[in-house]
Amino acid sequence: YLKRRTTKRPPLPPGPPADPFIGHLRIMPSDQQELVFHEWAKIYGDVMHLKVLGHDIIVLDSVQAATELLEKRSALYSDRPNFTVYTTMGWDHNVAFFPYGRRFRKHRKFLQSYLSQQFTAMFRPIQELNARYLAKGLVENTRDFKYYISRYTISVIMRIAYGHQILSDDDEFMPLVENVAYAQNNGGPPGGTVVDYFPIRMSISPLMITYTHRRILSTTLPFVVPRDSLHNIRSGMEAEGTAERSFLRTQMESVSGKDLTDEDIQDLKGSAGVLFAAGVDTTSSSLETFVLALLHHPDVQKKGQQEFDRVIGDRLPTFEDYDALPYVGRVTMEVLRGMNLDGNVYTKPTEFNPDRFLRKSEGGNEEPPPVATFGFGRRICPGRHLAATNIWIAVATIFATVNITKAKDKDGNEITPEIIFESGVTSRPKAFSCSITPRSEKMIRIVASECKNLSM
Ligand code: HEM
Repeated sequence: YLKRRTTKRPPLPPGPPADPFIGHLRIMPSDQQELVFHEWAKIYGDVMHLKVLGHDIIVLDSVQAATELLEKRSALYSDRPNFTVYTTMGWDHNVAFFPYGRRFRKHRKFLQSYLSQQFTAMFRPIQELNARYLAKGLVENTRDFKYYISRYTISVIMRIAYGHQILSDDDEFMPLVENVAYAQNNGGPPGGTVVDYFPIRMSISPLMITYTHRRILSTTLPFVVPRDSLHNIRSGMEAEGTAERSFLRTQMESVSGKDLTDEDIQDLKGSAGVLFAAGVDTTSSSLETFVLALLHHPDVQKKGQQEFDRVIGDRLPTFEDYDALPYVGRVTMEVLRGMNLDGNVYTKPTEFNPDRFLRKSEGGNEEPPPVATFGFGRRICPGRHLAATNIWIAVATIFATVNITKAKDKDGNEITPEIIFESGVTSRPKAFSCSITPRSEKMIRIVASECKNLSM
């Protein structure tokens, strides 16, 4: 007891000056949080301490610091804080928001086995099919490009998670994307919403959420297993093998014949729902970032197109072309840099330069592939293999099929979009416009012939 009394708590890391009692509440950024933290880190170091209403917050601003704590000491640092806004919306029965513990480990196990690198390779035909829908949509170009990107990412996830292929623009699940994306982009970054610092049961929290996030509360939640996929799966399970294998089907088979407890039902819904919530918006915002980067770096588009013309030319790309399209691989890596803006690791870190990863003998900087994009340690993104290949086939398809250029205003002047990102659990570029045209008559014919049996 005496020893404990006399042992001093080690000092907390430095941080900006705080107010009495409320700490850093007044200066806690709710917008562009990562940029503000990055500026503060230049003064206080890459491990910073903030305090808000009695809650200690440690901000890590370098891959090195994150690896030390979240990777090497992951047994200590794999918990989650309160996500009051998301809990109030009913999003809490899923692995992404579970505190570190029994249910977290249970859900991780389901997801890791289904989304392992080896298992993910089986989804390639689904990704290629939906990349063709993407090509067809972009070449026909009757809607905003963001619609086709969303349709692509939602279609891949709906099929892999629930065995449901989107075959029509009127598919009833399409509007879910907009709602989920709205909640994710506007629910505030973790710890950036004042209600995160109040206990969830305090009546003040829901009241404050209603005040600040009125529209979010009215969105439809994704944690409802799609009705027709449940029907398909059930009838498929009865008629042995007629329904396609999906994550949901695998989960349902694992509990078949058992009396389902409330926890079993929450597990089924939460683990299936998280694939949608974590897999759709992250991937489509990465692809929007890719389009934004092309508008600022037309040379990248030119190199990607030249590689396609040289290596393939007269058909659409597939995963068989993976090794033959190394530039597409480098562009995918560059799209996925994030915390990876560390100037000690990457030269000119805010520049979009896919050749930074090349060997010095090939004209590059030999910089390492991004490691922070998908998180660290026991919380590392279980969907990372699927995500990277989803982006790869979409990037290869876009290089092959269309030219992306700046949109023009009514006077014919080019509009250069600003590089600004929204703040939320996921972060997508602020809305921007661009012009998309087929690369050539020949490409229109290729897309028409390869996509002639597609329904949309
Ligand atoms: C470009 C696309 C993606 C990016 C950048 C991304 C990034 C991340 C990051 C940074 C985390 C948090 C890791 C941490 O807390 O340390 C995460 C968690 C997660 N991601 Fe992804 N992700 C992407 C796509 C996907 C896909 C396609 C899926 C599944 C279909 C997925 C499923 C999940 C899940 C379930 C979690 C929660 C893991 C946990 O808390 O233990 N993600 N992701």
